[in-house]
Amino acid sequence: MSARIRLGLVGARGHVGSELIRLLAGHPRFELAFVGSRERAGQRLADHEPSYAGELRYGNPEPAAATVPGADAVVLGLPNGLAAPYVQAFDAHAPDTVLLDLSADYRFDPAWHYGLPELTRARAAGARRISNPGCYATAMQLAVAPMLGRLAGPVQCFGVSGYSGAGTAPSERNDPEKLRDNLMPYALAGHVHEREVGHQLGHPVEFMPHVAAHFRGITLTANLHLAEPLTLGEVKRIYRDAYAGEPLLAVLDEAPWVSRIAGRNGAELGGFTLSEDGRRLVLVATLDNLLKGAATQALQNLNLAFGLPETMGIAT
Ligand SMILES: NC(=O)C1=CN([C@@H]2O[C@H](COP(=O)(O)OP(=O)(O)OC[C@H]3O[C@@H](n4cnc5c(N)ncnc54)[C@H](OP(=O)(O)O)[C@@H]3O)[C@@H](O)[C@H]2O)C=CC1
Ligand SMILES: CC(=O)N[C@@H](CCC(=O)OP(=O)(O)O)C(=O)O
Repeated sequence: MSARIRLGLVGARGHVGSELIRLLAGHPRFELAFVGSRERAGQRLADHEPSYAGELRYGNPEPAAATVPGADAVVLGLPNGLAAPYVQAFDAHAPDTVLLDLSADYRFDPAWHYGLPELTRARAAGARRISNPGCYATAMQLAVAPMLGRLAGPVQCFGVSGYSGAGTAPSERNDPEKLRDNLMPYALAGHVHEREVGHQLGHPVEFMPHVAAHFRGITLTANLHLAEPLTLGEVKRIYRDAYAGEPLLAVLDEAPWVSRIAGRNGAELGGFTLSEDGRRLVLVATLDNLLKGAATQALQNLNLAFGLPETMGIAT
């Protein structure tokens, strides 16, 4: 049997950390080396994560200490703005350890590999510092990328996220009471994902995020102005060709529903609609923010970093 690859997880109490632990439990090659949580330090991981069978306990690894347990890879699942001390510690004491950051902190750093495998896997080889794209940013890029070179002006994206997207720290955006019978707009211009997508695609997007009362899953409706008119048949062929053979991406005729993607590893694109003059295209993308928008994508990137098949341990 091949050697196990040891993985540490900082921020293991979070929604995404929890999903990653569940995915790793079914992975043939990775095993957990350590899990970090301040709130649960000392408690048994198995008491919180039913997918995990073992004796590991949560620790509270400070940045320098996180480099000591000899993990082959470490995932940072902390809120935005907290990764830098860990990155500095690994650069100084364990430069060859694979570091994967789930936050937005390194998504604009050219020294880091931006890991959206369906669009960037050609550049993944040898990456030791991997920035994992965010949930809306993944949906927007998958929706827009096949049309690059055919666009006239910025793309508008209307996004609706389940409230797990707002993490576990209590806020208006993850308060089920405030979200009941409600749709909550926020950051209507200048959201970090707007800049992230514009930066990665080299084409501007205008993003209007909302959060809704469901727990998980994103609906992203994109409005694209086209430089030359297209027919519906041409549009569908462009998307089907772009994503042919992608095990985690489905191109559908009908508009995808978020209720059908929740809990699944992939993304769906569909509902292609053209204006009468063929110059304005609207389409819908859905994905589970905690999976293809975070943990599943992280596992694709980790598989690639260790030369494993990209979807090893991921149900397609
Ligand atoms: N939720 C989502 O849909 C998505 C999230 N992401 C990104 O992934 C990362 C994790 O998200 P998510 O799991 O939702 O976040 P959570 O808020 O659910 O979890 C954050 C984790 O970080 C720890 N933590 C919180 N504050 C601090 C702090 N000040 N210092 C050290 N540790 C802290 C928490 O554990 P403890 O307090 O016990 O230490 C917890 O384990 C974030 O950067 C987020 O932006 C990306 C895509 C989608
Ligand atoms: C509903 C909600 O609040 N969603 C989060 C997105 C979560 C996410 O994708 O995290 P990153 O910031 O790491 O990309 C937000 O808009 O900031």
